[in-house]
Amino acid sequence: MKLQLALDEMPLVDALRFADKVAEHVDIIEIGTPFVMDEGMRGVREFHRFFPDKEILADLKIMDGGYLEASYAYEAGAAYATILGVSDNLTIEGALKAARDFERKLVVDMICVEDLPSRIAKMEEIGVDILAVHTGADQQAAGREPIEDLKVMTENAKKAQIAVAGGINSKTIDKYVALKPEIIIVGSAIGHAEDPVAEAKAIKDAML
Ligand SMILES: O=C([C@H](O)CO)[C@H](O)[C@H](O)COP(=O)(O)O
Repeated sequence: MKLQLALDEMPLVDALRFADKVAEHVDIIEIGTPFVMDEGMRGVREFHRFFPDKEILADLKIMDGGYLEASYAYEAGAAYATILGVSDNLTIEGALKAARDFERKLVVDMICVEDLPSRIAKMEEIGVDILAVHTGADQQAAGREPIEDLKVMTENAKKAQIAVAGGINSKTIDKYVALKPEIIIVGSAIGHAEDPVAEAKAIKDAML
């Protein structure tokens, strides 16, 4: 089980310093969507350069132009790029072709997918690598969490690896670990913690 640290809100230099502090507890470093919007692929390139031993994920949340946009992430050194599960199947197939051409992985973010079981089946038919259950920041603010969607995902996914994100922290980690996803994604709980190293360690320890 891998811990993915989502870096969403910091400027590049602060993010590099922050990641350096918590890196020993983290397996995948995510260049989050707001970060990508702010810095573009420079964020991906710099993290790949400074953390050659970590896998980098570019959270592009692609919605169109699947091959071209996923290629940007892989060319910059990302091991993973994300695409939205609500995208057209042609867009997903294009991004997956880029993943195959670069020998990297594609993560489908299932945020706002209404019929999870049927979309999971379609994504697996297309052959995507990883399916991510995700309760977004705006949904979290309305009191939602991803645990029920994760149960649906674990009951329906047959081949794809499973990731989960959405406000997970050291107090809630155990119920997610119990469902055995391959990747647990944590952003604000570590990024906003008084002691980020202790929070990252507590979360990673719960996964061991
Ligand atoms: O993907 C994310 C969100 O949409 C902002 O871009 C976050 O990186 C992801 O949800 C993890 O962050 P937390 O929910 O704060 O743990």
